[in-house]
Amino acid sequence: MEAKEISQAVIGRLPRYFRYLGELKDEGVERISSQELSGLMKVTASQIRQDFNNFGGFGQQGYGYNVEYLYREIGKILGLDKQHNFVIIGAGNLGRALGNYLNFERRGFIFKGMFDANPELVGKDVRGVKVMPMEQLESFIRENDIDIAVLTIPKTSAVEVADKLVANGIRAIWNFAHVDLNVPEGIQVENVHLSDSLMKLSYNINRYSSDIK
Ligand SMILES: NC(=O)c1ccc[n+]([C@@H]2O[C@H](COP(=O)([O-])OP(=O)(O)OC[C@H]3O[C@@H](n4cnc5c(N)ncnc54)[C@H](O)[C@@H]3O)[C@@H](O)[C@H]2O)c1
Repeated sequence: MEAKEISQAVIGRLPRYFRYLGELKDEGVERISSQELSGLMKVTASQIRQDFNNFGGFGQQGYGYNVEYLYREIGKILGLDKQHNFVIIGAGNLGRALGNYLNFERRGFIFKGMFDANPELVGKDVRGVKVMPMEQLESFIRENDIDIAVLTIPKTSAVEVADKLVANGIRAIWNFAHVDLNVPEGIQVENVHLSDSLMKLSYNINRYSSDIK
């Protein structure tokens, strides 16, 4: 259902609902009320109902939501019912760690290729995928139905590489390089800065210590 524009704040909360519902489904829970979900997730029941109402409410009737149905529908909204092929550019520490993370496949994200500018890394194996030289990037993307590129290279080359990716049909970039990418409309960029999360933690440590003084 895509009739109206859904706020990014709501979209940002969907993966967490999806995760909790997946766990409930695996535990064999068939139905759950918004109050119970609220207790589990520490989100108010009204927030949950408001979020779900953006998508027509997911047919809550009688006692709560059907867990399996809700899990499947939220998965569809997140596009997880489709396969997304991705490549990783930059076979350093971070790129290899992401390539080695098996769970992405469970969600339909398929690790297809890895590229690096350092000739010494070419041919190295990361979970069955061989590192390829950058010269092969463009043809590989075009020939292997790649829609997501993961950028784990230094910021100095990220902009140039992103331009090349876009020119060859990449639809989305998961950007770990510490630089803002300027991409045409219609290309999705998700910036990830692990240190932002750590700084939030640091803020909260400070706030908590000043509260108990
Ligand atoms: N956003 C985050 O949360 C986060 C966290 C850690 C690291 N980083 C950033 O991600 C990048 C990778 O980190 P790392 O620890 O894996 O570094 P790393 O040095 O281990 O790996 C970087 C790799 O990129 C390759 N590379 C450099 N320029 C390239 C180019 N133009 N094309 C293709 N490959 C190229 C290098 O050969 C190297 O193998 C760094 O720039 C770092 O600042 C971001």
